Amino acid sequence: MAAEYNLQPTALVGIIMGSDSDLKFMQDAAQILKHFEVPYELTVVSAHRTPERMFQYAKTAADRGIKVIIAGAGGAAHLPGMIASLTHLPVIGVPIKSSNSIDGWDSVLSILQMPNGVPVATVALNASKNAGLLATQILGTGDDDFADKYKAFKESLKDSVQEKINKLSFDWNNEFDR
Ligand SMILES: Nc1c(C(=O)O)ncn1[C@@H]1O[C@H](COP(=O)(O)O)[C@@H](O)[C@H]1O
Repeated sequence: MAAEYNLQPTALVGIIMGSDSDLKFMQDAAQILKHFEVPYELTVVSAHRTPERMFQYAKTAADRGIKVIIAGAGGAAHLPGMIASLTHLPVIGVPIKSSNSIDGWDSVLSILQMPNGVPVATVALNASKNAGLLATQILGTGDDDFADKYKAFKESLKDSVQEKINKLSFDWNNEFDR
């Protein structure tokens, strides 16, 4: 299957999406995983258009070494939930605001409102970077190297806010009448 579907034998995270048109939103997940040196694979799988491929992907992912699946889809976004129904691996869903969407609410609700027993960890609309971060955090529970890299990232967030505060061009405390 790996060669047929252009999958990566060493991948720990599988990033899948319903269409190649989702890539512009999903590439942030790949970029953040690359930043943390988390091996990943990236491919198109659609519950609607390629149901057999979806079934095979979900059923073989764990045996191939995948630990977390990030699934992005727009519109009637059934992909993340269907993948979650077929595997015991944690699935992170990324709702995509596709071109003919109802402001993105269609995909948000399709991914968020899963029935009891089949959770999908849903991030914000188009927020695939957060999906990559969450996948790294999950991997970090069993791997100190990933945990340390994520901790360093969190520190850098704090530092960047502090830097902005230091650069404020006026004194907020004296700017407004209280
Ligand atoms: N939601 C799904 C699924 C699925 O859930 O199986 N397969 C494709 N799609 C979504 O259809 C939108 C439009 O796709 P096209 O741009 O290919 O027409 C994409 O956002 C895709 O994720």
